[in-house]
Amino acid sequence: MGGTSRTYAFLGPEGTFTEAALLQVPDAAQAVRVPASNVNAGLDKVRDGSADAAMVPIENSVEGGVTATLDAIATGQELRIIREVLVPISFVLVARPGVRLEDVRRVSTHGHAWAQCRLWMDRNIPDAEYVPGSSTAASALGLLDGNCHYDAAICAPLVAREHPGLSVLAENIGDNPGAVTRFILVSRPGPLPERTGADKTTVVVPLPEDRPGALMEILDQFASRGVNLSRIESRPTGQYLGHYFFSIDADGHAGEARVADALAGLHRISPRTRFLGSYARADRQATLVPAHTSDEAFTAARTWVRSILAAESTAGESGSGASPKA
Ligand SMILES: O=C(O)C(=O)C[C@]1(C(=O)O)C=C[C@@H](O)C=C1
Repeated sequence: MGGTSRTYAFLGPEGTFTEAALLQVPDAAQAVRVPASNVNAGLDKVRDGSADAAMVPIENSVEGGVTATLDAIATGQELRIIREVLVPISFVLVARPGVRLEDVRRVSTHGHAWAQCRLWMDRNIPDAEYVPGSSTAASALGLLDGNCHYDAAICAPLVAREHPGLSVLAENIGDNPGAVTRFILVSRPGPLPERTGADKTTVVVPLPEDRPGALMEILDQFASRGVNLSRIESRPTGQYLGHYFFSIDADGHAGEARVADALAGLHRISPRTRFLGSYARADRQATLVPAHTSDEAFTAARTWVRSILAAESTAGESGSGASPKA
């Protein structure tokens, strides 16, 4: 972490959608940017202090959660999400110059990219075999290396533009033209980003197994305090079959009384609940707060309870307010 400039790790190499997400962070263009070959490696650079923060994908509007990220932040040394970034996704199919679409037998890309181009592949090169890649850019750049074992790659249009050794066989091959991927910037625990009125809070809640209805109890911590959820996913803990945790995004910031109260409730139900951060929403959509769950309503309610207890203790001291006999 040399000098004053920050060091950011990202799922690399250069040209990934993750790098495009990182470049949306205000100081990232001037910062040291370190590509990592997978999500875990990027997060490990933050954990061991060789990077200040890492940008990783968490969710795609077509393919859903990025399980490598959901699992990696749920376990190990604690990390915090400090920002989210949305990137519109469009794909091109690239090959070495001279290769035609009808020559393509094997196609490499990231698993999430392949899933988003499935229909196009079925319609245009139905017999093409999928070769998994660590990222879209890694697959595309692999074509420039003579030893690669595939004929084409699916990547971002920018990679094709920046490498004359790649020619575009087809553009806009994503099955869903409005596809968006959500990325998170993750750092070591520190002061929470400030409240903006349009925030999200992410938690990981292991499902207690000692009683029925535990999921209902978890959801009720949010519902009864007027806290809306924008994502909930179950993931196996990997310990044994049927053992799950829930990865949850809720509207609001831990600095808001109703969110703090919901977190306290989660901790009572599932003491190993992990707080992953409160941060500004990328879409800046303000959180709707029902009046009875506003900070003012919580303060008024607490003041009321305190006044009851204070009156009880004063009465007890003066001996005039003894409790009724059992
Ligand atoms: O391979 C990349 O370029 C990435 O940044 C990863 C990733 C993902 O994990 O979803 C990001 C955006 C696209 O949805 C496809 C792949």
